[in-house]
Formats: sequence, C-alpha cells, structure tokens
Amino acid sequence: MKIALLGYGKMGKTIEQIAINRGHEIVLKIDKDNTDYDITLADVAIDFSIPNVAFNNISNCLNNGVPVISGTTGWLDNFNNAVNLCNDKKGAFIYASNFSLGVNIFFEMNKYLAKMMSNLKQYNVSMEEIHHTQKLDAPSGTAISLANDIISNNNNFSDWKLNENGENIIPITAKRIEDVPGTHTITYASEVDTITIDHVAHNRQGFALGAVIAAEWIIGKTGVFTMNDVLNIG
Ligand SMILES: NC(=O)C1=CN([C@@H]2O[C@H](COP(=O)(O)OP(=O)(O)OC[C@H]3O[C@@H](n4cnc5c(N)ncnc54)[C@H](O)[C@@H]3O)[C@@H](O)[C@H]2O)C=CC1
Ligand SMILES: O=C(O)C1=N[C@H](C(=O)O)C[C@H](O)C1
Repeated sequence: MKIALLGYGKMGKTIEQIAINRGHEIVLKIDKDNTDYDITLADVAIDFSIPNVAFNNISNCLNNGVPVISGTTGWLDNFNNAVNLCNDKKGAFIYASNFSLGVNIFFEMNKYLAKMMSNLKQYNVSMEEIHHTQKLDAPSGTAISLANDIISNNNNFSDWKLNENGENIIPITAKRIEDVPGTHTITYASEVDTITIDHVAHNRQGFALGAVIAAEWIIGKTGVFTMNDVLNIG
C-alpha cells in the first residue's frame, strides 16, 4: 500500500516505522515546510498534523478520491463538514481521537461504568489528562471523547468543562509534563469512597499501529467509519 503521511512529526515518524515493517511504502512525507504535493500518488493518507490544517488536509484527500485516516485532535468544529464532504464525494474517512487498541477498550469500559453509575447520584465524576509539553490542544481529544461518552450514558451529567466545576458538569483537568505520551484518568468520588479507572500509554506505538491498521482496513470501502468498525469492538 502506498501511504501519504500528512504530518511528519512524532506520530508521522512512528507510523512510518510501523508501516514499513508491515510491508507498506511511504510515498509522501508532508510537514509545514513541504505543503505542495500530489496526493493522488498515494493509495491512502494518514493525517497526524496540527489542528488548524487537519481539515484542509482531509478535504484535499476527499476531493481527490484518496481514503483518509485522521488522528489530529483539536479541529472538530469542522468535523461535520468533513463528514458531509466525504458523503458528497463518496469517499472514505476515519477520525479517531485515539487509535490505540488499549484506549478503544478503555472507551468501552468508560461507557459501561458511566451507565452503571447513572442511578448513583452520590458520586461526582471528574477527569484528568496528562500529556507532553508540546501538545497544542487541551483538553485532549481522548478526554473529550470520554466525557461525551459519559454524557451519553449517564443522566447526571450534561456537559464537560476544562478546569471548571458546576452542577451536571464533568470537570476536566489537563496537565502538561515533559515526555508523557498520554494518560487519562476518570474518577467517581462519593463521601465514602472513590472509584478510578485509567489508561496509561507507555509510548506512541499503540496509537501508530492502530492508525496503520485503520489505513489497511479502509482500502476499497466507502463511507465515514470509526475505530469500532475497524476493531469490531463495542
Ligand atoms: N488519534 C490518536 O491516536 C493520536 C493523536 N495525536 C494527535 O496527532 C497530532 C500530531 O501529533 P504529533 O505527531 O505528536 O505532533 P508533532 O508536533 O510532533 O507533529 C505535527 C506535524 O504536523 C506538521 N505540519 C504542520 N503544518 C502542516 C501542514 N500544513 N500539512 C501537513 N503537516 C503539517 C508539522 O510540521 C509536524 O511535522 C496532534 O493533533 C495530536 O493530538 C497524537 C497521538 C495519538
Ligand atoms: O497529542 C498527543 O500526544 C496525543 N493526542 C491525542 C489526544 O489528544 O487525545 C491522543 C493521545 O492521547 C496522544
């Protein structure tokens, strides 16, 4: 498979190693100094870039009939536009706030726990995410997915806020610490006890492998998909 890497930073480079080990060819490595390219050279594109260029990258792929996987976070104001463009062009597109198998299992655990806690109003939920200091967005895309899944599965919470508490609000704290690949913790606390679940990434390999598996899976398909479709969980 001929792969275009849209974004050749920490994730782009990790994806490159895994893709080559799985027998794929990297035909384009695009970064901020190299944005003039012919996307039709690729069978599939993998976008791990920056929030304000992700939608342009995705649109360019969809307008040229190239299936696209995007892991870039912080651009979701344009998500519905990407979905509409994909449907108009009969293209293929997957966005995931987190491509790792472990986090996708964690997403399911979070939904299950949120549902279980729905009748237990004595518990307040909160979330903490920790990432490296170069991260541009806060809260993380993964934290937003987790919060939205709690809201969909638990009647006690209707919104999330960064560093803000309030009735029916899930407060999210974002910490930035050198070299942390990604840690997410969800806490339900009552006066008598605390229940905590967490996911700790040890490196970026899990995210990158999931993105390459998604790219392999999407070839020949039409539509907007999620990692649940790829991994067949949930
Ligand atoms: N969904 C997931 O599983 C994961 C998502 N991420 C997200 O992926 C994104 C990238 O993360 P990192 O690789 O750690 O960041 P990074 O800062 O190391 O790399 C970003 C790259 O984007 C490039 N870039 C800038 N302008 C561009 C343009 N116009 N076209 C193409 N590339 C351009 C930069 O030159 C750089 O190479 C972030 O949004 C991060 O939150 C990161 C890890 C996992
Ligand atoms: O920027 C990162 O590094 C990560 N970003 C994603 C997010 O915002 O959730 C996924 C992962 O946690 C690493």
